[in-house]
Amino acid sequence: MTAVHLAGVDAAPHPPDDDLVLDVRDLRMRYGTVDVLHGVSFTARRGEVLALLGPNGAGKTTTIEILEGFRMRSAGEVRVLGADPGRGDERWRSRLGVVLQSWRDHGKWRVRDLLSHLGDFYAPYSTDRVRRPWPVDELLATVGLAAHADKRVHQLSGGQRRRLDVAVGIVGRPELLFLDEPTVGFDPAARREFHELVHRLADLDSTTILLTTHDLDEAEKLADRILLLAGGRIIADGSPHELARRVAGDAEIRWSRDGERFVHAAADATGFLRELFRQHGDAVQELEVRRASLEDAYMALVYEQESGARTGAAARVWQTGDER
Ligand SMILES: Nc1ncnc2c1ncn2[C@@H]1O[C@H](COP(=O)(O)OP(=O)(O)OP(=O)(O)O)[C@@H](O)[C@H]1O
Repeated sequence: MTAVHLAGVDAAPHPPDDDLVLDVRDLRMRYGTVDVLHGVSFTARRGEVLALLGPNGAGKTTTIEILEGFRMRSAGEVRVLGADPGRGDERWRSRLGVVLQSWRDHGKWRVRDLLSHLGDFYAPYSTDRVRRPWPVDELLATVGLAAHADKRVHQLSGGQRRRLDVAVGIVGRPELLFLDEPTVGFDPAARREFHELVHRLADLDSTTILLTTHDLDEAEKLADRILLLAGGRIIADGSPHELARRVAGDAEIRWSRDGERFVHAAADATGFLRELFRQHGDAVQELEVRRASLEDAYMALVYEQESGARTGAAARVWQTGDER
């Protein structure tokens, strides 16, 4: 494979070690005789939000389960909060939060009691810097479940259930949070509140978050960095904006003039518009400028990887420098 490194990547300073929350190098996974991960490498720093994207069966859940310490890898170097997840102890585990795709136990528990009970496990791991667990009433309010605190878990709606999943994942105030398709079943208001919660955890508590989603709009809103997994490798690593810009550079410009509609693709949209207004001024109406979206980038990169896999051509790897 040919890796295309963008200018400045190699010159970027290496972050100090205690900022390096995830360090994954050449991770490989084989189920029986089938290789699923062929050498996955990436890092994440304190407070970063990463979205792991990729087609069904790409290996996202496998990767996350290895990082969580739930699945043993076949090969590769993996450090999670400084430890090998295959050998993580209880103290290490107390620093992680996990929200799985579905969680169907504890139906008879009342919401408040369950969170209080689970929170107790984290109390011995409280430190001066990170007070554990999260006080239950504060946590209930944070995830929008205060009005349902005394309900039994099986009485909750699907979306309320998912909020409880999130509360269970963060009750120990994790330094690293794994979210597997976190907003499936959320209504638009709950989704927006959840996005605010993710930003709050990352910005105020410096929580590092690795999430999987098939919702590209959500990935674009939440993630500092997108990791695109396809064909068992990370084929793109960069900010949503950077990936979209690199993959499909031209903007699409639409307008109407004297009742006629026009469409034009331009690499330099600003220059094109300046010229358009200079020539036609007030006659330009219904103007729209559409930039390539993350979805365009996703489709182009996955298509390129899949057609490369069919023809045996080398795939490109897009990797951008830290833009924050
Ligand atoms: N326990 C297992 N034994 C054998 N093969 C497995 C096992 N778990 C997953 N696989 C296979 O590994 C590949 C990656 O699966 P994984 O669940 O990690 O993908 P994913 O990217 O999370 O997919 P999705 O988007 O559909 O959730 C798939 O081909 C799957 O069939």
